[in-house]
Amino acid sequence: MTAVEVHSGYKYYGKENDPNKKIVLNHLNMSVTRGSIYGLLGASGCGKTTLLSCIVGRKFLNDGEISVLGGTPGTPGSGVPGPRIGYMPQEIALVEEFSIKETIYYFGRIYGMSTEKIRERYKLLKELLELPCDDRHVGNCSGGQQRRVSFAAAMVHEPELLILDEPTVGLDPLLRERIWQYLVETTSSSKLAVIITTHYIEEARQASCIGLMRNGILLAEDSPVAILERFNCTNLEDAFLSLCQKHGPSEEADRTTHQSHTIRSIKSIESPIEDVGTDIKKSIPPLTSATDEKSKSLYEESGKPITKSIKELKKNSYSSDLKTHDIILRHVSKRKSKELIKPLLPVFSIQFSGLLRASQFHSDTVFYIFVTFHKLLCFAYQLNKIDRHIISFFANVLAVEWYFSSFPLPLGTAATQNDCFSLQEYYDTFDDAYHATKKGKIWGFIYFTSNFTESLQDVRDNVRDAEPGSYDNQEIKVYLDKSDQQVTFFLEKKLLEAYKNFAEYLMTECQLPKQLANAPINFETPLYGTFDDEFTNFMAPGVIMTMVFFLATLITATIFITDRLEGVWDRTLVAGITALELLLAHIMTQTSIMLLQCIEIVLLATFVFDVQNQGSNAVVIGLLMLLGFAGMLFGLLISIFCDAHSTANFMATGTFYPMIIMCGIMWPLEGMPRYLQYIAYCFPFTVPSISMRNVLVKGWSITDFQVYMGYGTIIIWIISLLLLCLVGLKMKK
Ligand SMILES: Nc1ncnc2c1ncn2[C@@H]1O[C@H](COP(=O)(O)OP(=O)(O)OP(=O)(O)O)[C@@H](O)[C@H]1O
Repeated sequence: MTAVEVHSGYKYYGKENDPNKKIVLNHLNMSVTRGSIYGLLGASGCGKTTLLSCIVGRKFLNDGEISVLGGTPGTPGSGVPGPRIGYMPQEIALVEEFSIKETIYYFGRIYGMSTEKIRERYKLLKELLELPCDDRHVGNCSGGQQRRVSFAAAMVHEPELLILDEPTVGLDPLLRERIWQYLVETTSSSKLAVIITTHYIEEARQASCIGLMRNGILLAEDSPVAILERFNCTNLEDAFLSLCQKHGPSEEADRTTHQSHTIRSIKSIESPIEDVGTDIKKSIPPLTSATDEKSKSLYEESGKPITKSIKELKKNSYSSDLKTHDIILRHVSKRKSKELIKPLLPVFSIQFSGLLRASQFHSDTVFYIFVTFHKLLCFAYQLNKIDRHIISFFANVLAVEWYFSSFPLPLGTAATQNDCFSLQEYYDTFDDAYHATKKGKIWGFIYFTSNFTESLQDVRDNVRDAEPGSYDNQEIKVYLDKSDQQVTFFLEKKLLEAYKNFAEYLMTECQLPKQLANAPINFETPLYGTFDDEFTNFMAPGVIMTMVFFLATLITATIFITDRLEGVWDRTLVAGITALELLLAHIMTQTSIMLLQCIEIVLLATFVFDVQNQGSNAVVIGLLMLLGFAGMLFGLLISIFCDAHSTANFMATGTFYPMIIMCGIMWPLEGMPRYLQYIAYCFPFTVPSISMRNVLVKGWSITDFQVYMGYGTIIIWIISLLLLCLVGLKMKK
């Protein structure tokens, strides 16, 4: 009974009409019977993995037919992909963050096994494959150990067809032998069919049938004994070598001749020697692409095939393959942990800033928003460099705050500890203070001339008859480093307020109307907001929305790209989970995380950053959740079009900056040229930020136009992103 039957399988990569398209399966025929092991041998790049992908239903033939366990893979009711097959791909394709036990249980559950059955199988496989301890994370296992876990995951459910793509790479010979022994015993006592590819040609001697593959065709398909007899060889490597020599030297030969004499099993090649010309007989067979050039030059030197040397070259090539493989594994796992940490940085930073505020500092909240924002920028790149700036920024700001806290005006009763907004530092001379500002140690200084008080008194008492120079000397001179607009704006405001308090106090003491001290402009009670409104309240909606959107984007893009690159996505699909189920699982997990994040952000903003919400928390959380969902879809879109993390990062960062700069929190929309305003309004969090500000500051409800417009904008974005994802998925299919 046949388990797998391939009839005239034809598959290429590239466009149909492209003359340079890569033909990988070239009208290949193959037959695997139940209760047997089929060893698929061939040089690197000959099409083995592609053939296996077609068998498990992850890729489709362009022409020809495949039947697996009585059905066509990928068709409804065939059970393939699904639990009827066990698939161990060439790459490890396991979630590195899972422990070994979790990995086996994960696959067991996907295959619908009971916990008891999984436990039983896990025990058996653990002994057979000498797996490390249960709770060791896959990412912390060596390359060989990871392969064994991968092998166990493919066999846990006792499938009808087991497909193993190079399962024995990196394993010690004793363990390899045990695995083969297990496969031989299991296949002889059950209907299990095994297709196994290997670079160790000799180990395939234990297979029931061997298929020798080259350039997309099967040169031979028979039992190992029959192959050895036919070629009069003592080992399979020599048999393969002879067969390749007979078949031809290059891919081109295969391409041009396949219609006439390929796709036949060795049984149908009556006289293989006669089939090929003399010049082809002389030529050197490409065993692996890595050894090809070396083999050829060896041949050219001596004028005859040098089997022994080729074997040595092959050996070297395998060991270098292994090293490269291990390096790639290490690199991937190292990179992954970094990638996963990155999206969490803004959350850490916001919490860290909050903790600082709660524990040590009493500075104005605006500084913490700056710090968080700076850290958000760090997240994009160059963490260390910007961090240094933040530290110096902090030191300087606090220095100024201290200074102003003891600002030597008779603030009297108006001065309380809460009015402190600077660090105090005295300088003996004007030059010292000037240089400290020049060097960036302080944000500015206040200079009082030596006869300040006398001059002030002189001006007030004598008015027109005051001494020359008194008017100049009675001024409080402020020298500021205005390179940071926000800091100096804040300092100027506080300084003027301090003077106003002083002047009003003076007028009151002199029993004069307070108004005399003020400029004849009076700002009445604001309709919304307060006089003391901090920059935080303005920035908060935009900053929070940016974070929610891009956290969701980065997490989604990272997870999907990592899963795809590491083969976890493909492997899970082969196990019978559909792409839609995988997407839904991600959406459900991510939505729960987002809900927690949104609640955390609202709590932090309220209790740590003192952001007052005059409206409904539910409306705010609703807006944030929808925005997070849009971010998630944007991440999905990025992962569809980007094959690597680096390109995904470029794409995310490239979109992040225009959006954040133009959403109105840094550059007021009213200050933009008209055409830029229109563009800015189209961005996903410009209108929603305005909506959220209206809820927070004005207490407007969802029925207000300027609130539900925020919802409307996000919903339009969600629909558009969803459509783009569907189009992208269709294009990539
Ligand atoms: N998605 C793809 N697009 C274009 N070419 C591809 C793609 N996948 C594989 N190929 C090419 O098809 C050929 C066969 O690849 P395949 O992975 O099937 O070989 P293989 O025999 O499994 O090699 P190895 O033993 O090294 O894994 C190779 O030349 C490869 O470069």
